[in-house]
Amino acid sequence: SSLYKRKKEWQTSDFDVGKHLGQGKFGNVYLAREKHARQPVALKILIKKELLDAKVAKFLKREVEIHAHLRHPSILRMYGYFQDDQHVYLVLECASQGSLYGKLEKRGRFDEMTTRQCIYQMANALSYLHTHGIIHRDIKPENILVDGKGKLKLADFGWAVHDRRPRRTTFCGTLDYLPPEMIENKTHNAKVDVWALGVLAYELLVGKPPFEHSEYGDTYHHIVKVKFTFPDHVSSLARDFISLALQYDIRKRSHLSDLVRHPWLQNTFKSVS
Ligand SMILES: Cc1cc(Cn2cc(-c3c(Cl)cnc4nc(-c5cn(C)nc5C)[nH]c34)cn2)no1
Repeated sequence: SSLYKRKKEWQTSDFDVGKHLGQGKFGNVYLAREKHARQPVALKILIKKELLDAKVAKFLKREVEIHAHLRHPSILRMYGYFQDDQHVYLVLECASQGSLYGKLEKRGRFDEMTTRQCIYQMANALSYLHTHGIIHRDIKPENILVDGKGKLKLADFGWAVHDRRPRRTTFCGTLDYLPPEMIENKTHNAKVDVWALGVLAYELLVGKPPFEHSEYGDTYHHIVKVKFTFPDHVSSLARDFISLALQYDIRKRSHLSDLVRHPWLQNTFKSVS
């Protein structure tokens, strides 16, 4: 039977747990096999005590509720979740080729065709999220996984929120993907994901994000001034696409629906080799 048709609540004895896949803030991810469906999954095991001590249990609850209902070919599937007294277990789709971050690190940078395929898939995933009133807010190569067929899967909805009203939330972690309105702590909306898509396109093509500097203050300054340059090898269509996403003024920043129709993204063939 498949993972979809199960009736009862899962428990740890339903899984054979295998190799360690990754380490995160509040736990680990393991390759596992669900005994009845015999299908490989990624089992994210989070430590309740750490979640409670860090007061992030409500974030996790929101992440799970948002993620469990999403169905899109470019969004990592969450098949379900369960808990025991020490842990919360998220049963996730396993992306057998690991993260886009790992692939980018190995290759240095991607050619334009590969980058266009990646951005096309992520633009569609974001379009789906925005249509459902969700902003992801944490698009970056570390949160994008690659399945066995080279298709991208957007993962980690830890920072996703329902985009009901303009939001003010402080962020910790790298600035590289944050738009001016978030680092200037102004209200923000779904256009933060458009900005991040522009940063992602740049990083895949160039091998590093457009505003990266060793000093936090320098990165901050370059983001709010939208100061970046393109290496010669970047095509004019790619420059046009990225410049439409990296607009300071959110009224001038393209809508996702316009970016998915941009000439740079037309007739891509949807898988990363
Ligand atoms: C806690 C915690 C850790 C992480 C980061 N993370 C995600 C994964 C992961 C998931 Cl959720 C799904 N499929 C994966 N496939 C891999 C993988 C495959 N190879 C060959 N190498 C890796 C790595 N990782 C997957 C692991 N860690 N988020 O929260």
